[in-house]
Amino acid sequence: RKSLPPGPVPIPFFGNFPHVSFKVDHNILDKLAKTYGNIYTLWLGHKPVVVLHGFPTVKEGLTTHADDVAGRMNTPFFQRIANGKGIFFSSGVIWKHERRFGIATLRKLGLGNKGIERGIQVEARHLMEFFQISCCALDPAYPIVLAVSNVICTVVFGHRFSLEDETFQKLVKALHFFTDFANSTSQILYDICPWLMRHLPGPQQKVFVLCDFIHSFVRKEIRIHKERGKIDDPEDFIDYYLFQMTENNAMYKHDEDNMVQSVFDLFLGGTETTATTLRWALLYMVAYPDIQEKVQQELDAVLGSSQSIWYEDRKRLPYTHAVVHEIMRFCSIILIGLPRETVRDTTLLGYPVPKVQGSKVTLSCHLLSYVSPVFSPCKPFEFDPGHFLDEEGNFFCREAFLPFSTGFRLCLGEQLARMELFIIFCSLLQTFRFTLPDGVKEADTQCILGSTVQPRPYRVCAFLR
Ligand code: HEM
Repeated sequence: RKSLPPGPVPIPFFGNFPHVSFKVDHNILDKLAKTYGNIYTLWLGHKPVVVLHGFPTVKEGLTTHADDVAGRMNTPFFQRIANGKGIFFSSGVIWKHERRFGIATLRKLGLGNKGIERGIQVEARHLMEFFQISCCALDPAYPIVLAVSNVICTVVFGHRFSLEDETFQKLVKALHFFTDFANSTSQILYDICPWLMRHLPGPQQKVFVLCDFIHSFVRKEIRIHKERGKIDDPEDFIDYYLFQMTENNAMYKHDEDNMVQSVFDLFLGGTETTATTLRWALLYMVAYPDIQEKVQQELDAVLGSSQSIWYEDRKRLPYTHAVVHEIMRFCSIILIGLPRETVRDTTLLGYPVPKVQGSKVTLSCHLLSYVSPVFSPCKPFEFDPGHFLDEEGNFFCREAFLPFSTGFRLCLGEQLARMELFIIFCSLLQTFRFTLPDGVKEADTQCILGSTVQPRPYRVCAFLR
């Protein structure tokens, strides 16, 4: 304990959970950083978690010894979900190979031949149809999440689902329940005393049933792919994976359990995150109508009435591109990154952080905190696309912009997410003018904390332009 960065004194069994009221939020993290500095230790039950606070600390902590901090915390909950397989919750050899395969396959499927972009355009069109039919006072949350989930379906299964398909709707709801459960008090209690929580009624029972449902949904799709036998001409993630499994001379054997979990992880990583960002995007557009109008003027001037929007268009749309970045920065949907784990003894900003070998209880991990990113000399707490524009109005990205994290475990779907956000956002704004419903005077931009930082449910009107 002596060697770790400072932090509040833990109490037996619960550690510092009472200090963070069993739920971490922006204010608590800020307060702790003010007291203990930008790197501090929190004991979550019997596990020390080293928290990196703010951009310079996160950057240095995750990149100076990037390899040392590339493990993933294996909590009882994660273990029950993934059993150390796939990409998200795995570490070591499995993680390296599954991640490498995932990145390579996404690249083959999309970038270059515009394959994934077409899938995104299709979903953008379905979403627009939805807005056109129910144009007034609608809550965009569910249609957006359906669109984004269908993008992942196209990538991994090679086809989309009708929005009325009940099994698809069940999949989307199951993923939503899962992400809601993560970072909830029930999940925290499960990780402290899994032996007890396993037998008690509560959301933890439901989450496991739903996870099993998602796994069997994926297994069914794999079975269909196998029966179709198109392995020599791969068209989607499962095709590529099945092809890889036939490579007998490979050092690492890809197997079906890892495939199921990797597909699960693509859904998990790619659904709630992108959907939540798009929900914030529409909310900010009604909250800042001047900015919405400026985006529309740029879209009209540059694209005219062009039907399809491509990711490449961002280069001709500096203001819109800056707005998309400002949305991501301002909503900061990832409050604390998915906890990492040190895979060997290391030092973080001068503090020795040990990997306690062989111990069942003590692991050194760290959380990221993106709160108060350094955006000097700008005003970080104001929504201003100017944060990403130079004096001539050209787009530029800032080093402190890290919504996808950094280091060896940075988001695997960054490229896909960027494409989705840009194409769907531009398509919607090109077609509709978004306003608050009659009688609502001000947009509510307060947030709800779950595993992502979400807007409160809201309604908008979408008028054809
Ligand atoms: C706005 C959208 C998104 C945001 C803000 C986001 C953010 C993140 C962050 C912060 C991490 C944790 C990295 C770390 O441990 O340091 C992560 C991991 C991950 N993301 Fe994303 N993500 C987004 C979209 C996506 C999409 C579309 C996919 C899938 C295609 C995806 C797949 C993953 C996966 C598989 C990981 C785990 C990587 C690993 O452990 O090696 N994400 N993401």
